[in-house]
Amino acid sequence: MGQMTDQTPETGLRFMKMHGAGNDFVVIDSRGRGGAAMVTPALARALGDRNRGVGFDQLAEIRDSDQADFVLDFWNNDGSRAGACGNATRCVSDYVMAGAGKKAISLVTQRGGLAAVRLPDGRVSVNMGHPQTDWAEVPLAGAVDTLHLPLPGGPVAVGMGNPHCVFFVEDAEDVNLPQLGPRYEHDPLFPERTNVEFASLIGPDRLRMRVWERGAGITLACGSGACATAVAAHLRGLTGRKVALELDGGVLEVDWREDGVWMTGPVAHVFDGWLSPDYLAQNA
Ligand SMILES: N[C@H](CCC[C@H](N)C(=O)O)C(=O)O
Repeated sequence: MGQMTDQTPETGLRFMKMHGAGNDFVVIDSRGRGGAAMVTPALARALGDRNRGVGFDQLAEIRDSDQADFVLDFWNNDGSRAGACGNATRCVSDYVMAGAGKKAISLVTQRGGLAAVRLPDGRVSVNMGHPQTDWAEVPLAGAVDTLHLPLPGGPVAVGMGNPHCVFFVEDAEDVNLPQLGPRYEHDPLFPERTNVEFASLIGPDRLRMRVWERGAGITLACGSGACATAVAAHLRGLTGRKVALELDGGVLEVDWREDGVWMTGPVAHVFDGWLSPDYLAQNA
């Protein structure tokens, strides 16, 4: 399907529902408006409500770019902005590539320029850029060793354009995620809050990972979290640079190459819908 045209709050907005390994998104295509955005924090919060809105883990808005094929912005379902979202990047790249008849594409996020490619098997890979391992970049509240944070269990802090706190545990299935996730999301060590991952080694270069996302809670998969966990596992000497991660919603593959951290997985475009002018006016 091509680009969505005539998108205005006055005439109503078309949206797409997509998911990558069960990490689900509402996507609004705002191209053709000279780079102007239409999503507001109030609209993101309203749409993110699974009872009164559409429901999603993240909302992604596509905008025009003069440096790349498109700009992509991310919102969590609590209305906060996310600097990175690997799975939405893969899903949206697939849609833009299909519309443009391309197999490779460039985009700009808050993090900077990224690249994505479609593989012959239909999966999409994105280069999420270089990991951030300096405390100030993650960011953390002070100068601590990011490989062994001063928290119970000594987790690893890694930035992928958004903050991650990765715990290596004996068995990720045993972790009380609803309790520990919010506890570390709001730990004062992370001034911008953090995404929280629990991972265990289940085979050579194979990890089981469960995630609590900043601003979204438990999700079935988190692409940037898979990247951060693979980087942390390699830095801790647990794995090589190429790792498969089993998440609740499927398997993501991460390859930490010279040019950045590549993340590969499935994409799905489920349905399209339309937001009425009345709904948009009520939630502007
Ligand atoms: N699900 C996303 C990550 C969202 C991150 C967001 N929860 C935040 O950083 O606030 C992914 O595939 O990378």
